[in-house]
Amino acid sequence: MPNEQSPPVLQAQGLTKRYGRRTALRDIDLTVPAGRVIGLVGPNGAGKSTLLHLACGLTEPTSGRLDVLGARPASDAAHLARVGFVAQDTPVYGSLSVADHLRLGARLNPTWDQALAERRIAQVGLIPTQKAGRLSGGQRAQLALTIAAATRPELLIFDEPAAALDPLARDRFLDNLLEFVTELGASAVLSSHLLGDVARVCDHLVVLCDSRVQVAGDIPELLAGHHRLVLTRGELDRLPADLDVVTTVDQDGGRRVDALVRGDATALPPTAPAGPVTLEELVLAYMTRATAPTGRSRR
Ligand SMILES: Nc1ncnc2c1ncn2[C@@H]1O[C@H](COP(=O)(O)OP(=O)(O)OP(=O)(O)O)[C@@H](O)[C@H]1O
Repeated sequence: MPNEQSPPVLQAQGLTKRYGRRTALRDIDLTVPAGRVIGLVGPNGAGKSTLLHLACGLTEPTSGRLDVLGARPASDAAHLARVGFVAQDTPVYGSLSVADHLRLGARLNPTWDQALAERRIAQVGLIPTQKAGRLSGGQRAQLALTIAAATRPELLIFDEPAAALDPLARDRFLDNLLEFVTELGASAVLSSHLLGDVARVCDHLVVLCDSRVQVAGDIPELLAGHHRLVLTRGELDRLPADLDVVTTVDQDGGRRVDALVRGDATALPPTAPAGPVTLEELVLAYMTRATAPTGRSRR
């Protein structure tokens, strides 16, 4: 179980990854404490898979560093065993049966928990003799999740695990994911475009956009620290400097603006009606700001 002294699950300093001339991650500083279910969100090509692949040791930084659970990713066999990874397309061996996958897992992983694997396979209704190549997308995802969890990792990493699943299968998958995280006392990172899923299972958010982290933190604190205001242009211009205006949308033909701002609620102008911010509004605001350079302006 992680505690206050546990090292961060992810700690990046100046982390940069380039593929040839393309920069996937640019000078990222990030600290994610242990014991969280982290939602990694951002548009296509933002660098999410790249960050997850770096965290698993599947690729190396171009510069800067990334520590996972306090050490370099996949630095040795012991560290490898502390991290479980479920890739985007939940790959399985098509010609092997479900039971073969568990046998293989047992042979390859010193920390393998066969009882956990068999129990979960039964719970999700997978038939041990069935060939993995004949499983539906949802069943394949459940098998991949079971294998990752049965290694009893401290960190489970999922790259868009539920994207191809129907709403019911996705719901079940996310329930199982949370059960595993609780049972193992693990942390989890989950990249997803489905903000409803993130709101449902995650308690920490990282928004990646334009190869950079735009905002990161525990979701309750992030939501409490952002506000929607309806202001006149003059009021917008007079907002205290310590309020960060993330985005503005014109209302009433430009006479008023709907602004999403970050800062202490005590700094908000008393005249401006303020409202709470949803996770979706927060994510979209940071994505909008990152992709529209004028979004940073108060004008
Ligand atoms: N192996 C590679 N070779 C060259 N470029 C790559 C490679 N992998 C990723 N990229 C590029 O790096 C950038 C980030 O890609 P990445 O797959 O990390 O984004 P993503 O946020 O996971 O996207 P998506 O949501 O579409 O899965 C993109 O511009 C992509 O084209």
